[in-house]
Amino acid sequence: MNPSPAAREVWRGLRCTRITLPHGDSVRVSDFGAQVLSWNARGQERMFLSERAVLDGTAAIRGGVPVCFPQFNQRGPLPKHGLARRTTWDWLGAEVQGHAVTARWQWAAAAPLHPDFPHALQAELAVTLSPDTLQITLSATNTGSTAFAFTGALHTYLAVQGADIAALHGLDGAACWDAAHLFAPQVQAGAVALGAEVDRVYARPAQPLELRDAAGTLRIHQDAAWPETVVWNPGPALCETLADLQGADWMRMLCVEAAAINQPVALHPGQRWQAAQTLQVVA
Ligand SMILES: O=P(O)(O)OC[C@H]1O[C@@H](O)[C@H](O)[C@@H](O)[C@@H]1O
Repeated sequence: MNPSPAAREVWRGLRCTRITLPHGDSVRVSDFGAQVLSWNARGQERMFLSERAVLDGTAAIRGGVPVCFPQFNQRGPLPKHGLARRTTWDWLGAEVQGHAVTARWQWAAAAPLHPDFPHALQAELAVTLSPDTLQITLSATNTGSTAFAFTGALHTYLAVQGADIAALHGLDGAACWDAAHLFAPQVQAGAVALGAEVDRVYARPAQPLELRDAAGTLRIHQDAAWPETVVWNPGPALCETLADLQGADWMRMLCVEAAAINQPVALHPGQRWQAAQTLQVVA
């Protein structure tokens, strides 16, 4: 019998699952937030996780892939970025399919989930690791008796090496809203580089994006059911003010988020929604 590809572990006080593939790629996911904390591919860490991240369950974890759900940012009455990233999810187990291993988490919330969100839902996060590739799939089912709408995002903190040469390619000419500039409508000119604060919401691009930096090239794809892409980097000034980041961390990260924001996703009782973000090391 093969040993299980997914090991349960306690990492820095957090209950986690670690998947390691035979050739060495690995991923670590915390039950708290169902949050990917580490993805190692081709011998390199691909996720940024702040050394100052709060890991005791009293705050969202700064780094990896926070699940923002059922509200994106402050666009609604719930706490910023919703409740999922501060909830401990149930680990359901892991399965092997060919070269891929998938681990799953579930969050079953009875009504009322929150005074401002008096509904019941069941969310599932599936994390699939295969050579060079990490796929993260969020699904949500309305398990209550009233319809609701949600927004959300997979708030992926990609590790950046070589901030001076790093850039996100594939958005040139795309319209966006820039939250760092009073939500002014803008058109992206060229690649997104690191420097000043960036907090932009774009329509999902038809082609995958590419983060090119000193580590190589990472391809970023999102399903159409995530209709927007958010690109966030705090830049040096905002970074200085965030207690769970070090001053130079803005040079070590770029958030490329698969999101549903502008048109909240409506779910009638019994309805289910699902969407993935896929990251692939290509060079
Ligand atoms: O500090 P938080 O709550 O994790 O949010 C980080 C950032 O998340 C991004 O998704 C938002 O677009 C930014 O506006 C926000 O600042």
